[in-house]
Amino acid sequence: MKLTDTALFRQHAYINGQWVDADSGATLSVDNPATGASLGTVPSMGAVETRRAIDAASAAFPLWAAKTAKERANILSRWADLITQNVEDLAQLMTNEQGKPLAEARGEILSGAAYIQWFAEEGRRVYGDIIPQPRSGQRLLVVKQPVGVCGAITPWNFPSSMIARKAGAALAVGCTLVVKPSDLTPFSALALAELAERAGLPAGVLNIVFGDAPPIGDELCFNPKVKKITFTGSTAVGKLLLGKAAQTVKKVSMELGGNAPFIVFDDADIDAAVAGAILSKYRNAGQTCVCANRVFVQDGIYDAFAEKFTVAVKALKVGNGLDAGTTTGPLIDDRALAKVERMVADATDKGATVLTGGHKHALGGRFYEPTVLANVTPDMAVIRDEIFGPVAPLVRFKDEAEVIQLANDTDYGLAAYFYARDLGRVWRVAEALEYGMVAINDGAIATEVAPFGGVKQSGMGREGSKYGVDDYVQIKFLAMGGIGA
Ligand SMILES: NC(=O)C1=CN([C@@H]2O[C@H](COP(=O)(O)OP(=O)(O)OC[C@H]3O[C@@H](n4cnc5c(N)ncnc54)[C@H](O)[C@@H]3O)[C@@H](O)[C@H]2O)C=CC1
Ligand SMILES: O=C(O)[C@H](O)CS(=O)(=O)O
Repeated sequence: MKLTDTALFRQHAYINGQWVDADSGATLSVDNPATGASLGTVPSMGAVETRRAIDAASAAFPLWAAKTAKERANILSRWADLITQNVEDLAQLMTNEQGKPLAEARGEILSGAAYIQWFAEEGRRVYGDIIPQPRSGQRLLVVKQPVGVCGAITPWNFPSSMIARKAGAALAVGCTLVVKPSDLTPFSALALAELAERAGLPAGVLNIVFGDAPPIGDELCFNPKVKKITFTGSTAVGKLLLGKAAQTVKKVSMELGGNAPFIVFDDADIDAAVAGAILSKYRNAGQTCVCANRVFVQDGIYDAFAEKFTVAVKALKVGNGLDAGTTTGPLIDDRALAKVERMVADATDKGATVLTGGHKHALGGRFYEPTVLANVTPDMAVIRDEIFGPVAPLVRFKDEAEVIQLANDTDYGLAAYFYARDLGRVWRVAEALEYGMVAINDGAIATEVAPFGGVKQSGMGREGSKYGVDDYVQIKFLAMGGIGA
């Protein structure tokens, strides 16, 4: 890896301000999904080391919570600045371990820094309330306090910004944190910790462990010192964690899977819709929770859209994310590639036609061809399940009522997209879609200033925006009597 600052490449866990190995000395090997080459190792830890990290976070909590919001904001702002200043090295690390094109990696790093900066500022505005008293002689107040030690479990598809989003909100309001990043992409997380330390974050406030996910997850969920679990990942694992966190009635935030509809109505600007669909579907090789999963196109423009969209998909350039011009990197691992192959085979076996792609890419390894499927029907896995790969199923629809029914016919409810110009339709459809986020005439949805999160089995809680701090504070009611007047 070509890093200007080689100290950003850390291969230890981070507990109580120390860079440490697993007690057993065991390690996990991390590879580059584009080449299969080994990049390095991280410690393979378990419950004991996780408990140690929780103890450190618990010991650090009173001092961190007692700092003024401005003192915490100053440290977080320095952290965001350092992340921004080191964007090139951090992007190199990310592309090497995750595979996404460098331009996307840079975008993710800057997005993470923006979330941290946002929460640094927002942490200073965690206001309480004074409630008019129903009886004389009383004063009724509401204050907001940090929940305490938080456990964060994060995925490989956004190895930096998913941590930044959680850490920004948690640390800004005075919580401390134990993070278990994905073992597939640990180095981005460790570089963040290195920069947090340089920014002046006290020991124990942020801790990072790696290893066997179930025992680490169990320790985070069952340990009574942990007051909150925040998770981004699959709905299946989210449900497991919800069940476990319930044993000690912890606060939870869950950012789970999606099955985003991308709807193009007859009155849409077709070129804009094609550009939006490319962005929404193929970013990160289709491995985002807000990726368009089902593309619904109205009868009148279906053929024109399908033709233009297919031309645009054929223009995507598959390759190593480090190479200039690459738009589509590899899938994260062999399991992910096998899942995409299985889903495309299921669709074609049931009658879908391939407009482009449909196979492993000639580059071999974990590369898959950007794919467009037509004649797709609701019984196919590509319609029911999260694809998490560069495959766009096209579905023809007749009218608004039909497409709203189709779009909502899923257990998921994270992001939805639609293109239309009729103002009445825009309002009707926006209100009818059962999703936490709806993008209208736009293929991108995430920003630190707006609430990110889902409904139904896509989760609960919001990240970013003024609402994002609510997930990391408790509301306390102070009822004061005996005032006299
Ligand atoms: N919402 C999103 O952004 C994501 C959705 N997914 C979906 O999940 C599918 C499978 O991807 P995976 O990497 O297997 O996701 P996953 O949900 O298994 O992994 C996410 C995180 O959870 C951890 N984890 C896994 N099992 C755990 C357990 N029993 N206890 C505690 N932590 C645990 C993993 O180590 C990782 O840090 C993808 O194809 C995609 O459909 C995956 C990653 C992110
Ligand atoms: O997959 C996710 O968690 C999000 O899509 C990442 S982003 O869209 O907010 O960048």
